[in-house]
Amino acid sequence: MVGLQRFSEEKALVHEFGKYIVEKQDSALAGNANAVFNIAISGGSMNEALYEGLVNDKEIFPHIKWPQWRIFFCDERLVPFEDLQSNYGQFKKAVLDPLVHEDGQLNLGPTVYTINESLVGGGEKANKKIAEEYASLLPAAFDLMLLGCGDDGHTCSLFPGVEFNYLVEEMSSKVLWCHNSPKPPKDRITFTLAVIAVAKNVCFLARGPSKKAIMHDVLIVKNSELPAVLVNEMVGAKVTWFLDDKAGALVPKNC
Ligand SMILES: O=C1O[C@H](COP(=O)(O)O)[C@@H](O)[C@H](O)[C@H]1O
Repeated sequence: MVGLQRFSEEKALVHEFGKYIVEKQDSALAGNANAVFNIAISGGSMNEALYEGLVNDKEIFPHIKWPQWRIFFCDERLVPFEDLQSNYGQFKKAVLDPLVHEDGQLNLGPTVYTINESLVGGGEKANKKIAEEYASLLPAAFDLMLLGCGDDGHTCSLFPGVEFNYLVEEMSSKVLWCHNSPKPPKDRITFTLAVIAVAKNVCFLARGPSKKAIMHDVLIVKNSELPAVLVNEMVGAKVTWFLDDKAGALVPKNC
């Protein structure tokens, strides 16, 4: 049974989201200055929530032990980092750049693992190499994975539909090249369900009215053709959903 946290106020949602992340950080680090917090983040709407919940929240910010964070991307678009479609580029702009001089002091930031940008645009062989190289960087299991859910039920770059079974059904490789994303750009890399299945904690974030219908399909209908539902089924009690009331309008509050 997945966990569900619903909020009518956006500020409350991002604050509790930040508290949840600090809790998972603290249990991973357990007060050990030499421990690391392996976290995988998604792109899109996640970036604003990370900025609001971690960097801009003055109650949460002091508790983040950034130098012990090891940040990876659950999926990445195969574009240069300067491209507005780059998940790393969006994260750098939304979180890393504001973090560096937060509170008027230089902050030692997290270690961020990106794809090998020099291979971008190199064609099929290069795209497969990007996926293989990224897979070789991953920890055995993430302490926390922060996932989004598209309005089609995709998560990471795992999309619904038989044409994406080569991604969704993969359970041996950790990272694959997605060559036919229905959401541009078409070329991406994505974690597979094999990585999500062994994560210690998984957290979905879905906000706004555009997610109303898909949240009903995922949390009420539980349509197993949707990758987000497969994550719920695979990871179960280790999954927590953060929803605002707009996204959860068709999901009973006591669900
Ligand atoms: O294309 C992508 O979409 C999903 C969902 O994004 P959202 O803005 O609807 O939350 C995102 O999680 C993924 O990282 C991204 O590549």
